[in-house]
Amino acid sequence: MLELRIAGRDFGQPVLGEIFATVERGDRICLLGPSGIGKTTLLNAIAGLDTSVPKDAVIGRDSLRVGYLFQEHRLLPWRTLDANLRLVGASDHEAETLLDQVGLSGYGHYLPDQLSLGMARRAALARCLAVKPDLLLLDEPFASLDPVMAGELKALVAGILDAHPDMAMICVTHDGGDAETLANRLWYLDGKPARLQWDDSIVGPGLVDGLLGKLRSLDLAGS
Ligand SMILES: Nc1ncnc2c1ncn2[C@@H]1O[C@H](COP(=O)(O)OP(=O)(O)OP(=O)(O)O)[C@@H](O)[C@H]1O
Repeated sequence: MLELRIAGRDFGQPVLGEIFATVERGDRICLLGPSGIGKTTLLNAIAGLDTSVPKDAVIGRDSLRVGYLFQEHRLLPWRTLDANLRLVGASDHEAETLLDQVGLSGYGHYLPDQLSLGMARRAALARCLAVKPDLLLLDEPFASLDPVMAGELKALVAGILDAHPDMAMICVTHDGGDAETLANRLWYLDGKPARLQWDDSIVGPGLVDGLLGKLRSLDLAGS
């Protein structure tokens, strides 16, 4: 579905080294790595937002619909949630259904700044879903939320993935627990410049043990 042949990316100094990987339909990848190593840079390159990365470095993206949940909601603050969703092609009915799906039924007439952080992130997730994505990119979707809200959002994302088995996901996280809940594949980015140190598909009964064992060895397993 997607093939990465990224030669590198630097911002005055090298950040990403060569990144070679493929992403298949149904892949649920958690992308882990130390703070500041280049995870968001990699996600931006995959999404095609980084114009310094040549288009042919990400083969297949042009034929995919990509939903990107940024760290900030990036909804248009002067438009209601309904209008934000309509802007990316949702009909009135679809906007209502999407808001319902993310637990924001009845909030369509709200402006983004009238929402809590967790609600705004749900609204941004609804916007991602409005494009009917083949590939969902999530950049630390549960960061800065209280544990209850983070848990609810994680369950919501897990439910969305269950309902769309062909959708692929790449989720940046610092928490091995997210990988345990959401991932069937793990990318670990590290080094200077950063490369994928692991690209492991862990399926079947070994999933949790294999994944968490590796994460524990890096002290990333979360609580
Ligand atoms: N637009 C930019 N201009 C200059 N430097 C940048 C830019 N974007 C990212 N960087 C640098 O690239 C490096 C990687 O940043 P990036 O945000 O990708 O890391 P990250 O792994 O996502 O970090 P975190 O886990 O803290 O969110 C950092 O040193 C950052 O300062």
